[in-house]
Amino acid sequence: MTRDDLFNINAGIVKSLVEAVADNCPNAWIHIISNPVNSMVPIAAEVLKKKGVYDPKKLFGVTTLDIVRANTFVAEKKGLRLIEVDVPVIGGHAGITILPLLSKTKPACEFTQEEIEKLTDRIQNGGTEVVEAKAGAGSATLSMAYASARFVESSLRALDGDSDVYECTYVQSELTELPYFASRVKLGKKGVEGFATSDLENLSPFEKEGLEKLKPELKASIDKGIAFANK
Ligand SMILES: NC(=O)C1=CN([C@@H]2O[C@H](COP(=O)(O)OP(=O)(O)OC[C@H]3O[C@@H](n4cnc5c(N)ncnc54)[C@H](O)[C@@H]3O)[C@@H](O)[C@H]2O)C=CC1
Ligand SMILES: O=C([O-])CC(=O)C(=O)O
Repeated sequence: MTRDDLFNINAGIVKSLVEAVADNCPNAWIHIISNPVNSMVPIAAEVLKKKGVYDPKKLFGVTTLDIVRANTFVAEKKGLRLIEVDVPVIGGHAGITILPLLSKTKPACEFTQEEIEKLTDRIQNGGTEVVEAKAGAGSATLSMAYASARFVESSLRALDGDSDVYECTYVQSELTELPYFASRVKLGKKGVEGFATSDLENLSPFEKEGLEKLKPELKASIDKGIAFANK
């Protein structure tokens, strides 16, 4: 089962849960982790718009697991301490829409083209690898729990006034022509306070190509979500 196969099951669940949030706690920060995240966030946004309570700064698709995977695989490959590694991952949360920016890895690392291609593929397909290995018994349960705990903790730190909270997340965005896009954002008391726009500058040719390739797929997932919410 792919993330898209889950659309029909999860779209209705997300819609009704977000309706309940809109009615009962309209100022809540909403973290959507259910797949396909690329479509579920647009569905949630449409529901919130209809209810007149949409605040794009407070609606997040949780893509943290892609960052966790990217950091882990790069640390393993380069013999680095995991805690020191930071790889931004942009786009969305499915297959080629997951675009790790290995050229922006901190600490700065040199990768061969073969390493870049293999690491990118592993990061893009890590979720599918686990889903297939579990053969119908669910997804990457523990790593998803870890990733969501990290994103929730970052959100709580931001709400608490910490001024140095940055996470990659799938949100309403003007960084590209797509209305929703995952990138590194600054979180503050009111939600998204800014975008790390420099992450999209000076991309490698491989990353630029990956960005152009992901756009039609991500756009189709966004349009599917919007159409579902408005039917
Ligand atoms: N964004 C991410 O990084 C990741 C997202 N996921 C997604 O997270 C979701 C959950 O994955 P798993 O825990 O592996 O699935 P699972 O099938 O093990 O658990 C789903 C749970 O949802 C409950 N549920 C079903 N209908 C419900 C409803 N109407 N209201 C409330 N709860 C309901 C079920 O009882 C079950 O406990 C899936 O959509 C999966 O694709 C999974 C891994 C990573
Ligand atoms: O691939 C899946 O369906 C589960 C998922 O989102 C992940 O592990 O990243």
